[in-house]
Amino acid sequence: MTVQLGMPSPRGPAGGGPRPEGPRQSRGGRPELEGLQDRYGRVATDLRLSLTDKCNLRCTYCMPAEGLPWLAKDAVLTAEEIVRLVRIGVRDLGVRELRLTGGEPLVRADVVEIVAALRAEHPELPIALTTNGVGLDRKAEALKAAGLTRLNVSLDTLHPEAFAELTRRPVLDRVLAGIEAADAAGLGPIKVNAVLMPGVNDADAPELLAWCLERGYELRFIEQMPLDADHGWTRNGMITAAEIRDLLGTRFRLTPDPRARDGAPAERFEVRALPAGQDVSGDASGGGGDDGTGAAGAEQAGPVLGTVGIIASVTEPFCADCRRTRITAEGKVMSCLFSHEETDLRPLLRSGAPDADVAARWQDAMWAKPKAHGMDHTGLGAADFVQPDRTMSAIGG
Ligand SMILES: Nc1nc2c(ncn2[C@@H]2O[C@H](COP(=O)(O)OP(=O)(O)OP(=O)(O)O)[C@@H](O)[C@H]2O)c(=O)[nH]1
Ligand SMILES: C[S@@+](CC[C@H](N)C(=O)[O-])C[C@H]1O[C@@H](n2cnc3c(N)ncnc32)[C@H](O)[C@@H]1O
Ligand code: SF4
Ligand code: SF4
Repeated sequence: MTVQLGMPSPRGPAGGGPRPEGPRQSRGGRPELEGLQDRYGRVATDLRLSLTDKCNLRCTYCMPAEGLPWLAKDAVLTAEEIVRLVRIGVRDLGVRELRLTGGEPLVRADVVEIVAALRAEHPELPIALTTNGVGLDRKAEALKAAGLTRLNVSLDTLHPEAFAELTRRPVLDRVLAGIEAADAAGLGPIKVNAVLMPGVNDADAPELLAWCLERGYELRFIEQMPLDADHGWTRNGMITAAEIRDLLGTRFRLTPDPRARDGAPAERFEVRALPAGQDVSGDASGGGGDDGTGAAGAEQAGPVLGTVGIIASVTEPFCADCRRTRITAEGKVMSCLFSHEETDLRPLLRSGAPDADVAARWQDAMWAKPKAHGMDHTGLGAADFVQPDRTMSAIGG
């Protein structure tokens, strides 16, 4: 059951703009805030905005085979509404980074126009897009010309049968063509996202890493989270970060990346080849002799080939440093991926309310952000964890 948060706020200054200086007043039980603060001292500066709930793939960990009932066309935010929300976020609320996601953002016909309009207003804003890569070969150059900064593409395996099993669509070639086109268009550094599913593509992990390293792409493995439509996720049935490090350790030596993590979901590792004779890829016994991340032996393992990231939302959560605020395709703020509360900004956007009211309601939503995993503690799969009604595709991953 989803709770709708947020009552219309008292009218702010007409036309929006920075909130006037003045005595700090309590508003609806929360203090007057600067930006998108929450009760736990975190400040959201990273906006993840969903362009659509629709998708042309049906990844088993995200969508059901039959798809979902899509939002009606007039329920989805228009390009103008999106541009206005980003304006409010950047100008008034401290947003410093934008990611366009979905659903599949490339299925939105005006995606290039949206990027161009955002870029025209925000010359310096990093604007990234996360895509499944289908159709990217035809859009990459236009996205670059419109001002997109960079791209993350999801690719779980290089094997056509496993790809078709995971995504329920036989379109691996199209995704590979999309990644190549994006790289050629200058949308790098390309990051590749992979979810490992036991018995389907987990054994492909070292091969996928080798493929990415050869091309200069940064691969990140994402622990599967309970955000699938089929509610098929189980804590014991998912591949953990530790298992991913072991899998990669059959072929590579991983050592912690010395660069600061800086609130990013991905923990990064530098990757080196194992010394000759230690490569046991395909052998589950593990080649590193440890958890695959030991610094010992790194110096004998040759030069750094690149980096790999592991996004361990389940077993090594990073909620304490969370800087993300999300807006769904129909204009609801979700303060956390696992929120049960949603704050609808669309009625304000469509009723002529000033920017300051929209900003205030967005702040209300973020003030109520749960501590972690939609609760007051971490624990995906814990007894008191309740999977949100929305799938990853409907939230905006
Ligand atoms: N639990 C959790 N997972 C997240 C969050 N943000 C991103 N992720 C996971 O990380 C995956 C990859 O996210 P991307 O869209 O590629 O972006 P990113 O890793 O945040 O961005 P960059 O590294 O800056 O490119 C998402 O699909 C989620 O599975 C978050 O706030 N909470
Ligand atoms: C929801 S998709 C949206 C963008 C685009 N359709 C794509 O697949 O890249 C964003 C990311 O969420 C990831 N994702 C989807 N469902 C997930 C789940 N249950 N657990 C972890 N990651 C998931 C996907 O692998 C993808 O990298
Ligand atoms: S992960 Fe992305 S590509 Fe796969 S079904 Fe979900 S939204 Fe679509
Ligand atoms: S689960 Fe929620 S609080 Fe934790 S990192 Fe993700 S969005 Fe942030």
